[in-house]
Amino acid sequence: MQSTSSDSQPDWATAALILADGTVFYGTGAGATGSAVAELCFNTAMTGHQEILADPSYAGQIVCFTFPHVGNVGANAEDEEAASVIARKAAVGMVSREEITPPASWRAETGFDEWLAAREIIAITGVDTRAITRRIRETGMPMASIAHARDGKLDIAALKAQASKAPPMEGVELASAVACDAANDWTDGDWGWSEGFAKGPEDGPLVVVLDYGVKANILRRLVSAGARVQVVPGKASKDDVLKLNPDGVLVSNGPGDPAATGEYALDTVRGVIEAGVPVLGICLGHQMLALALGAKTEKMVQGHHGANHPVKNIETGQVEIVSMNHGFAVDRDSLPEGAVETHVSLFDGTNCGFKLTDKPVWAVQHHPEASPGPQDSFKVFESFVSALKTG
Ligand SMILES: NC(=O)CC[C@H](N)C(=O)O
Repeated sequence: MQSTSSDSQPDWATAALILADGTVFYGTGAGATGSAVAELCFNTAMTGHQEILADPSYAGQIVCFTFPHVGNVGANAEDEEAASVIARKAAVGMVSREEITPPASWRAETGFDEWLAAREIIAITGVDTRAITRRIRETGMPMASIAHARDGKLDIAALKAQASKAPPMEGVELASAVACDAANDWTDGDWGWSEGFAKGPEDGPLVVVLDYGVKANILRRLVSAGARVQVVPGKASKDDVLKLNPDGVLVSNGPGDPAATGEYALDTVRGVIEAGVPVLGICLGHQMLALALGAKTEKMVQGHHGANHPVKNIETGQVEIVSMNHGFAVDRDSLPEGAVETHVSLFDGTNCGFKLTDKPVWAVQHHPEASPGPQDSFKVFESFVSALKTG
């Protein structure tokens, strides 16, 4: 049951999603109660919904899932994606077509509804997610308010006012709220069915990770590729990073506008590149490397959020099916001389990767660590770590 564009609240409704243009979707609440204002995007993944909502790159966003059944495998501690304990803030809201059912999976430790509540994610279910998705495809990702009240007392007028006044994502810095606040070592490797997480190597190249809200599976993949991993806050200075004597630096994913994050991060990123340390950037990290080299980023209309996006690897000619989560893109025409495009989205032709010809710098816009998603690009980590070993 759902209704749109209406001020009259049906008596069954315990939640509402209100777009900046005043459109109201009523539904049944789940997860946390209360209200929040954030950017609304859609994600097309059919599985891995816990990992998506736990990805700190979704801070400041409400995720509308196009797949109707969300949460029927429950939630478990091993599928957390926020690497930092203080980064337990990721997506602020969730929208789904069907109501959440009790969990039906041997891996479930809690129901999805309970997990959403524990993570302070406000959810609305029973909504026409196809109508929302079509609207985002036509007019872009709107700011929206989402509210859930068990007694159904929703102040629609106030929620409308909040949505219409909310500043857009452009210019918003969110990474510092989800990054770690002190350096820490990471030792977990890949997860296996019966073994759980593998343990990292005692020796091997040291990769220092500049944390803007890093996903745990990026760290696990580095460890499994043979690296020792130390995570430092994204606000670390160039000297803080270089004094650790890294063999490589990874610039992480993260939420918000890369240009706004770059205001404090670019000196460090530039300093590391200039010092000749091999660098890999992922998603926000890819955007930040581009900005550090003098290129530009721009806001996309609908962004890329899913687990089955085709990306062409220009160097091999192969198509990789990848996980995606970004609302900003690097303007390829602004990339400087010496930067070569390595990957391109086959959905809309946007830049999905580049490398430098004169320095050991690589960057990908997609998420080679998956979680959730296919593993076609896992080799990005092996190539990076083996370049450190031989470099
Ligand atoms: N996953 C990410 O790192 C997202 C990067 C950036 N916040 C964007 O939306 O484009």
